[in-house]
Amino acid sequence: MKNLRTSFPRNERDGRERGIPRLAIALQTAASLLWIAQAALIAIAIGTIADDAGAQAAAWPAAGVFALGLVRAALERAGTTRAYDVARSYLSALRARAAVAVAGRSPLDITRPSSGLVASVLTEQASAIVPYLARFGPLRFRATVVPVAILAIVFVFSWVAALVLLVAAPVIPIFMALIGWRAKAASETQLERVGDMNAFLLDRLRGLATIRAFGAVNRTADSVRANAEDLRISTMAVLRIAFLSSAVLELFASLGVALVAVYVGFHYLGELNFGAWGEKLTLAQGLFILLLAPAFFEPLRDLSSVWHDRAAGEASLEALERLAVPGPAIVGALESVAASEEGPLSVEVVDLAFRHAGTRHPVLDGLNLSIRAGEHVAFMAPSGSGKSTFLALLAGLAEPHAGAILLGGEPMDEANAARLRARIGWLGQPPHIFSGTLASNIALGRPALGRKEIDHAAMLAQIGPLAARRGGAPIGEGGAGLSGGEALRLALARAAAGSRPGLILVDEPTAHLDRATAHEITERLLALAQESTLIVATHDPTLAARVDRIIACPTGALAQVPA
Ligand SMILES: Nc1ncnc2c1ncn2[C@@H]1O[C@H](COP(=O)(O)OP(=O)(O)OP(=O)(O)O)[C@@H](O)[C@H]1O
Repeated sequence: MKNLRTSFPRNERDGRERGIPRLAIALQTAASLLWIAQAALIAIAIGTIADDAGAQAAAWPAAGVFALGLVRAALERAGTTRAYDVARSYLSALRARAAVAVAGRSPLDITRPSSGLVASVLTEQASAIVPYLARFGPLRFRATVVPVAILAIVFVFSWVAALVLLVAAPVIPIFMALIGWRAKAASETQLERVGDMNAFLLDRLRGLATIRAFGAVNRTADSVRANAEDLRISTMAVLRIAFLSSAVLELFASLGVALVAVYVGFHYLGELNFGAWGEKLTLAQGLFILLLAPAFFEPLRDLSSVWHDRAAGEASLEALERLAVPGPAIVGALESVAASEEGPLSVEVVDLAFRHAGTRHPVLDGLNLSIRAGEHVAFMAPSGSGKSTFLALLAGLAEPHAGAILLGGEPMDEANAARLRARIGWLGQPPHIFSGTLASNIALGRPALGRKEIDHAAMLAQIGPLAARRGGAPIGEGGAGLSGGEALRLALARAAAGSRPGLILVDEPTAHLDRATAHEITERLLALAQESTLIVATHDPTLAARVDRIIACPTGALAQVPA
């Protein structure tokens, strides 16, 4: 996780400005402005030919047009490449920040964003940000600078042509602002719907067996259909606005160019003998104005074509920024270190209090408790009394509201959490099995674990026969293809792999198992915990009878009861 740390700026405005590629803007604007010089040379070349000066006289302006074309292409290419580079690295930093914030959220925090939403925002929605930053920023600048430059030049030759452009131009930004405001709202709704749809689908796919078992397939299909229909409606709303904005801009741009052409045409016919500062426009001057008129509207039209990018991009940026807002976090969440010390850990709990986010009553209140290094204890208490919550607090998966936890005499705080957690073996309820092979589920990406360590852990947890039976066959998502007992053995192997844990925290390892399997898991667990401190939350008296001490936990406060 450490390598995901990023030097992303704290201030959002600074951050967004970093995402706008300034050099790219300058290069692309320069490329657009070069068209003015090219148009001038084209007009001069045609004017020269019309004046019967011969084709040779037009050779040097033609060569100039060609040379400028090459320079323009090079500037455009460099600007575009740079724009995408800057936008991509900005998105990477923002994505990393959001991923770090999400990864750091406490698993006990039920207000954290759903997995479907996170996946949707980090992948699908985030992909709208690069086109927005890379295209919209440069085009917006171009749309302010290039038309003004062209207007000033046209004004030098004809104030009427300049006036036509001046009147047509402001209508475009006004419409764009109106449409953009609607487009952003529509895009936000659409992205929200995409996230909801993903979260909904993921959740229902996970519970497919339950849905089938309870005959709720049709009802679920109806809900999926209703969700998809919502998404379709919001997508169509966004598209409607995008098409409308293009149509409006095309109309005004075409009208503007047509009016300039009409003026120049009638000026040559002698019908409109004004507007050229008392002179008559030459062929070259008229052509120059005619060539510049579409270029005057071009940046605005380009801007309108990415207007939809802006709406989607800003909405995605906001979604990603919301994801990056930190919430209730794991203690010392970002660090990932290898265990540097060995040996069992003592546990000291002093006046511990904890209340789940969004709830009124504390689950734990004023808990004091002492467990010797190497001691094996069982927590036995009614369901809902806070056993799992307590184990999570011991592992630093959430911050207590009051009191302290000391493992091996060291407080479980920001400074020590990562190091202490590296010495903890964790068997959750139920253990999470990832899709992949047995070996990859044991190693869990820990780089220090080689084939030998994995095989040794598999041997300790006695999953040899299982491994032989399955060979290299993959395990399905959520442990599909494994029995409950096999999944537990796999989780035991995970805890056994690598350096021996100083403290093993286990949540109801024998729940839902038949007696023989429960017995076998108990034996494996005790063998694994031989040189470790063991804390096991359980309702199983047979397992509890095998440990050194039982701690009873009445709801609301834990009371220590000697075995
Ligand atoms: N993430 C959470 N957010 C809010 N409340 C929670 C959360 N997790 C648990 N609770 C509540 O806290 C209380 C203690 O839950 P916990 O899972 O710690 O009990 P437990 O003793 O382990 O129960 P069981 O034996 O059934 O596993 C319960 O009332 C539960 O509803």
